[in-house]
Amino acid sequence: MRIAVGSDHAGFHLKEHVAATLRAAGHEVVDVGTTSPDSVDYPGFARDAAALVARGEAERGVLACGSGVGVAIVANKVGGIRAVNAHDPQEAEMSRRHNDANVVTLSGARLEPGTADEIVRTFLDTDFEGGRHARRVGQIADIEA
Ligand SMILES: O=P(O)(O)OC[C@H]1O[C@@H](O)[C@H](O)[C@@H]1O
Repeated sequence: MRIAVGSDHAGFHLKEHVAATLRAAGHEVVDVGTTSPDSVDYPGFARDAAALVARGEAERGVLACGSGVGVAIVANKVGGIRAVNAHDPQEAEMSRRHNDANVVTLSGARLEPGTADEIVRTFLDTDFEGGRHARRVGQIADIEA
C-alpha cells in the first residue's frame, strides 16, 4: 500500500518509527515531513499528507503531533478525508469498519511505539463494512459538499 505520513516536531519520533515499520512491512511510504525534532507548525504537514490521500496519490495517511488532535482537525478539513485520532487498535478498527476512515492520527506524547504500530497495522488491515455505513459516509460527503 502507498501510505502518506507526516508530523510536527512533537510527532516526529513516532512518525519516523511508524514509517520504518511500514517500510519493513513492504509498504511504500511518502513522507511529507517534518524532518527533525525542531519546532514546526503542524497544519501544513497535515494538509500535505491528507491532500495526497484525497487526490488518490496515497491510499491511506498516518499523521502524528503531540496529541494527535491538531493534525486530525487539519486533515478533516481536506475534502474527502475522514481522519480518526486513534488511541488504541479498537478505535482504529471501528473507524475503518464503520466510517471508512482514510487517515489515522497518533499522539506522539502518549503512545508507545509498539502500540502505534498495532494501531496503524489494524487501520491498514481492516476493511470498510459498507451497507448502512456506506449510506452514512455518503451523508458525510453530502455535508462536505
Ligand atoms: O511543542 P508545543 O509547540 O508546545 O506543542 C505542539 C503540540 O501541541 C498541540 O497543539 C499539538 O499536539 C502539537 O503537536
